Amino acid sequence: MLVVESISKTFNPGGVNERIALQEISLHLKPGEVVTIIGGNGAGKSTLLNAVAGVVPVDRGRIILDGQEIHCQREHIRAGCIGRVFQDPMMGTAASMTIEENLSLAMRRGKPKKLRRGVTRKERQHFKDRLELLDLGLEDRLTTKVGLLSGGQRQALTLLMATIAMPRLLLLDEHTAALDPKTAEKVLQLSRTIVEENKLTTMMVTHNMEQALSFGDRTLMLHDGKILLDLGGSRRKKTTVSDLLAMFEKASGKVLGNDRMLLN
Ligand SMILES: Nc1ncnc2c1ncn2[C@@H]1O[C@H](COP(=O)(O)OP(=O)(O)OP(=O)(O)O)[C@@H](O)[C@H]1O
Repeated sequence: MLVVESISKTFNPGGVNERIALQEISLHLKPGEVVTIIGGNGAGKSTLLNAVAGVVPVDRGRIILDGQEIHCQREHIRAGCIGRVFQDPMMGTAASMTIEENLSLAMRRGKPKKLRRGVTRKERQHFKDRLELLDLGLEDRLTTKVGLLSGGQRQALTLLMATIAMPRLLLLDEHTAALDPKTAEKVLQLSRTIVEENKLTTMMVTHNMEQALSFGDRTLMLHDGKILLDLGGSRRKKTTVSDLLAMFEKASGKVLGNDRMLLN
């Protein structure tokens, strides 16, 4: 499904601000597999997702999605088959457009452009059905401008937009981190439902170690641009947050100090 083969990325190579973000990362995701990614600050989590999405070009290595090499494709081409939700609820939706216009754009992502504009009656019904899932009353506000929605409502809508055209891969980059705890839980639960119902192959970055162990099938821990731990199956089921911390310390030789991972 997704094959990441020895990818490396260094920002500002040779300069005073040189940062090695990814070092020879290799990863294989099966169809429908859901992987959570944790790691300390600057471990390379976002760069990994950005490399897969095409936001950051890799220096070396290959990224293959459903047998097709995508590492040389531009970001907007990859966006046709990769859905993405960012940490910032203001990204991913167009504030000046209505809910139905945003959903309509998301439906057409990656498809050949047609001359026809506007939303059909059939599409409108489909959007209503999908919005009901959110349980936020947005199904009755199709013509409301997205800029008028709350952060949580916008993030839930972004999640719907990222998945409405059934992407081949879904990337969630700390997508609940900027929300209040109650809304974060709701958006996380919704993510779980959408991912499970549609068997979406997913990579989710989180700072919350409990979330990392309970969401999906497998957990990767990144450190210094490398995969330090790859936990799945029964071993993962038995792992607690304190086990995870101990594993991190053993594998990295470091103690997690002042880090957001510890605050969750
Ligand atoms: N655009 C950029 N230019 C220069 N350096 C960058 C850039 N993006 C990331 N880096 C550096 O690459 C390394 C990995 O960063 P990345 O954002 O992937 O880490 P992260 O694990 O997502 O961290 P955090 O949890 O703090 O967001 C860090 O040293 C970071 O400073």
